[in-house]
Amino acid sequence: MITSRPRPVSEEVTSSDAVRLSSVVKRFTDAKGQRFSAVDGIDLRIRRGEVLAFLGPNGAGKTTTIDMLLGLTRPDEGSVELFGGEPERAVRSGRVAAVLQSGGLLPDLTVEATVRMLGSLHPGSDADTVLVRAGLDRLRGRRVAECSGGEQQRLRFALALLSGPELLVLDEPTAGMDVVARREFWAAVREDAERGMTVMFATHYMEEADRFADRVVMIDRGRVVADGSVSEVRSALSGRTVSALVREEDAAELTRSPLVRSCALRGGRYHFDTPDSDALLRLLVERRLGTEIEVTPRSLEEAFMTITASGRTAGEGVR
Ligand SMILES: Nc1ncnc2c1ncn2[C@@H]1O[C@H](COP(=O)(O)OP(=O)(O)OP(=O)(O)O)[C@@H](O)[C@H]1O
Repeated sequence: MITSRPRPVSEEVTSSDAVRLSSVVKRFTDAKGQRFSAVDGIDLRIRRGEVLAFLGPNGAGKTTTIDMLLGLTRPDEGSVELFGGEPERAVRSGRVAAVLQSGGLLPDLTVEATVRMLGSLHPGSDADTVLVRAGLDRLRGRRVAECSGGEQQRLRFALALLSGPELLVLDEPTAGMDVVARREFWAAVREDAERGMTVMFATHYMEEADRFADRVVMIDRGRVVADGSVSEVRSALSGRTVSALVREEDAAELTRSPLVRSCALRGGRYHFDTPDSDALLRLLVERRLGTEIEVTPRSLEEAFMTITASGRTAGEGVR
C-alpha cells in the first residue's frame, strides 16, 4: 500500500482527528444470495483541516463508507468515530454536514426561500452569508426547478453550510456537471476549505482530486489501495510514459525489457509505461528503435488505473 505518512490506527485519537475508521467492514447480500464485503477492513484517519479525495471505481465501496461515516448505516465490524464520538451525535449537533448526489430539494421554492426555510432549523445561521459563500447570491429569486444541476448542487452545498459544520462530506457532488459548473462548484467549496473546514469528497474526476485535495485515498473492492498526497500517489508509482512510433516487432522486444512495465498502442503510437524514462529514451535513440519520441509524467488517472488493475490481477492492492 502507498502511504505518505504512517497512520497507525492504534495511535491514540488526538483532538486533531476529525474522522477515525478502524477496521470497518460492511457486508451485503448480492443478487445470487451470497454475502460479500462491500467495505472490507478500512482504516482511515482524517485530521482536522485536511481536504481528502476519496477515489475508487464503480462499486468500490465509497458510498457505503460515507454512509457509515454519516451514521446512516452501521458497520458489521469495526468502529467509526467523528470528533472522537458517535457519528450520529456529530451529525445531530451540526458539526458534520453532507452534500449527497441528489434529492432533498423542493422544486417550487426559490433558492433564497429554500436556504431561509432550512436556516430556520439552525438558530444563529446566516442565510445571506451562506448564499454568498455558495455563489448563489445572483440566483436568490430563481425557482429550484429552473436551476441547472450544478446550481442545485451549489444549493445543497449552501444548505450544508447552514449548521456551520467543521466536517463536510461530499459524495460525487459534481457528477454529471460540465467543466464550467464543476469549476464553479469547487471554487465555492475551496473558499470554505481555506477557512479550515475538513472536507472529504468522493469523486470519479481525477483532476478534481489533483487540483483540490491535500490527500488522496484510493479504494478498490472495499480496501484502501493507496493513501498519500496527490504527488506521492503519483510518484509512488513512479514513472513516466514514453510514447513513440515503433515497429511492431521492436515494440514486442521492448515489452520484454525490464525498462517497460506495460505497453499500449494508441493512435498508431506505442505508449510505454516505464520506471526509468531516461534509460528507455536512450535505448530508443541509440538503437534507433523509435521516432517522434515523447516523454510525459503519469497522470493521477494512470496511477489509479495501474493500482486498481494490478489489484485485479494480483488479487490485492499495490504494496
Ligand atoms: N444495500 C445494498 N445491498 C446490496 N448491495 C449493495 C447495497 N449497497 C451497495 N451495495 C453493493 O456494494 C458495493 C459497493 O457499493 P458502493 O455504492 O459503496 O460503491 P461506490 O464506490 O460508491 O460506487 P459508485 O462509484 O458506482 O457510486 C457494490 O457492489 C454495490 O452494488
